[in-house]
Order: sequence, then structure tokens, then C-alpha cells
Amino acid sequence: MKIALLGVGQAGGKVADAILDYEAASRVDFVTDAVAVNSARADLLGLSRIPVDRRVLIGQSRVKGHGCGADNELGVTVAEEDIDEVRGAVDDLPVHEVDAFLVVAGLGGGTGSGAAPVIARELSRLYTEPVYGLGLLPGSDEGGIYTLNAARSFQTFVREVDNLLVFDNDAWRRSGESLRSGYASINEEIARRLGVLLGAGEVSKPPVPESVVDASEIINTLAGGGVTTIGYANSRLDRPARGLFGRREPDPDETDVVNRITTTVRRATLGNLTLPANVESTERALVIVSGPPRYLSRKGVEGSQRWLEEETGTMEVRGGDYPIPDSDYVAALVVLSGVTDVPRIKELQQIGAETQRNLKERAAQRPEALRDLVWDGDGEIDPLF
Ligand SMILES: Nc1nc2c(ncn2[C@@H]2O[C@H](COP(=O)(O)OP(=O)(O)OP(=O)(O)O)[C@@H](O)[C@H]2O)c(=O)[nH]1
Repeated sequence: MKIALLGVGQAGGKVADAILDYEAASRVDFVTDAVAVNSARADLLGLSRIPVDRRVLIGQSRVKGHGCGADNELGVTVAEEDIDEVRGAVDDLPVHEVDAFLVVAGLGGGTGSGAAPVIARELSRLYTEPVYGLGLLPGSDEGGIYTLNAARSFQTFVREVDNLLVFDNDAWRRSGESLRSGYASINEEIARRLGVLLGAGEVSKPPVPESVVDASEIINTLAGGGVTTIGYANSRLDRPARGLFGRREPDPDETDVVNRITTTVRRATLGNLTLPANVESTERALVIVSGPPRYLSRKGVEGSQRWLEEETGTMEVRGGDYPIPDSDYVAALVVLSGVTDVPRIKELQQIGAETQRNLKERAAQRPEALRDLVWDGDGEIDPLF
């Protein structure tokens, strides 16, 4: 599936860069073009893969290139005011080659959190291709404002995109490690998962997949909107060293091949999801199994689809394979789309509402600050727009 990638804010730009790194290493083209949008000049300069002429600085007249300082209403304002600049960069993209847009942002800060939903709304207005979001949730130790930002942005972003893929930074922090020091490995993990998903149908050289995951399979899985979480697991193969003269790798036992696939799919589904969710609340699913062709099997993929149907309670489970001849792994990617039972989102909304209440109480002592607050008085969090 070919995408146009838009990284918004600092985290959005860095994750977009990581996806481009993955694409370059995998030698499969799935990003047609990439654009970075930010209100902080230094963050745009810090990017490595996104071409310089595709980096758009917004909000210069208001924040002078210094970012939105975790104020996501300001993020909305600067994106709305400078939407022509963003539109100009997207107009230059070969949109006729694109199957979908992907807008990536950290939802806890100011620029990405506020601007990403504005940009998604504009893309949906202008183009017929689906617009997907990839939202990164803040760590629980980043404070109430980040949580409130994320809760508000989440509500708006999910409404403005055709589907919101979510990655919870909090669930991915390694124990004893600060979130900040873990960003590089977290970004690689996000890139790997998206790379397998988007690259699977773009294999143009032999060996071609037995069962291709083309763009329409992905689009149909994500159709209907809501929130998507992605699972991934791999299993290392004990393959003989390559390059040994005249030695052909023996064919593996078929039962072992099928068992390895079904076990890996189970681990992908029940292990580390990008956003922990109750699997039974899934509406549609997609499973992709990658690895060297002789370790792939239609029977294995179909068996895994049946298992996923039982586990999720939905009959809409698609599947396919992604041959990677040089790989030393069999890997499984499981896309769970339309999940509704997500404890982290509930928690985000509760903490966000509490933070909003505290801000209101404090602002009541300083009436002039009230106008900056969105507060409907019933404890609910308002969307950003
Ligand atoms: N996964 C991941 N999350 C990040 C990264 N950098 C920042 N974040 C998260 O993103 C949120 C902050 O968003 P940023 O993208 O830094 O902020 P911004 O959108 O540029 O907004 P302002 O700086 O306020 O203008 C926090 O919750 C961080 O934990 C990163 O490289 N990877």
C-alpha cells in the first residue's frame, strides 16, 4: 500500500523519519513522499530523512519558530492560519500514486496534538483517498497537561480520520528507563509494525506472496473508523549459514511450519499490542505472516485466521503472507481494527477530566484566565474543535 506520510510536531517528524529508515532498509517502496509540519524550526532542522523542501514551518508570525509549548489550542490556531502552506506541500506530492494518507503526531504536546486533526480534516476535504492517523499517547508520568492534551486531541483526531492507529508510549517504556531515552527504540518498533503492514502488498520482485495483502485488504480492515491497535511477534529460525558451497537448505517439516505460524500469531495477538485492548472488542482484523517462502504456508495463515475469528468474535478476519527470502525470522503482524474496550483511553479521559477540573478551580481565582479554558461544566472533556 502506497502512502503519503505527514509527520506533525516533533514526535510526528521523528516517527516519520523512522518509518523512512525502515523503508530504506527493507528495500520495499511504500512511502510515496513524506512531509514534516512543525511550529519549531529546530525540530524541523533535526530531521534526517524527510527532504528539506518538504519541511513546513507553521505559526511563524505567532511563535517565531519556537514551538507551541504544549498548548494544543495554539497548535489548532497556527495550523488553521497556515493551512495553505501545508496544502502547498501536499499539492506537490504525486497524490495519484497514493492509496492513503497517514498523519502522525504525538498527542500530548502542542503542535502535533493540535495541528494533526486540522491537517487530517483538510486532507479529507480535498482528496478522496482515506486519511489515517497515527497518534502517540503520552507516558503517565508526563503530567496532567499532557494527558488532558492527549484526551482532547484524541477525541478530535479520531473523528477527523478514517481510522486512528494508536501507539501508547506508556505501555512501551522499559522498566528503569526514562521515556525520553527509549524514544529511538519505540520509534523503531512503530516503524517495523507499519513497515510490515504497508510493505506486504508492495513486493514487486519474486518470490511473490501466495496470498497477497493488497491495499484494498488494508483499507477494508480499517474501514468503519474508530481505533486500531497492532500486535507483532517473531520467531527466530535456525537456518544453516548461507553461502555454503552447493548446500541447499532442507525443506522444513510442514506441520512445524504451520505450528510456528499459529503460535507466532497467538503471541502477536495476546502479547504487546501498540495499544493494550480487549481483543474481543475488535470489529475487523488482518493477519500478515512474513518470513522466508519455505517457512510460509497458506494452511498456517488460514488456521490463524480461524483462531482470530474465535478470539475476536468477528467473521471479518483477512490474511496474507509477505515473503522475505533473506529473513531469519517468521513474524506475525495482527491488526485489530475498531477496538472499543481500551482501558488506557478510559484512564486518559478520567485523568484529563480531573486536570480540567483543577485548572478550572485555579482559574476561578483568576477570572481573566477563564477565557483560555474550554469547560462545559459537566466533567466531560471537550474536543479541540
Ligand atoms: N514515540 C515517541 N514519542 C515522542 C517522541 N518525542 C516526543 N514524544 C511524545 O510526544 C509528546 C510531546 O509531543 P511533541 O511532538 O514533542 O510536541 P510537539 O507536537 O512538537 O508540540 P510542542 O513542542 O508543544 O510545540 C509527549 O507525550 C512525548 O512523550 C518520539 O520520538 N517518539
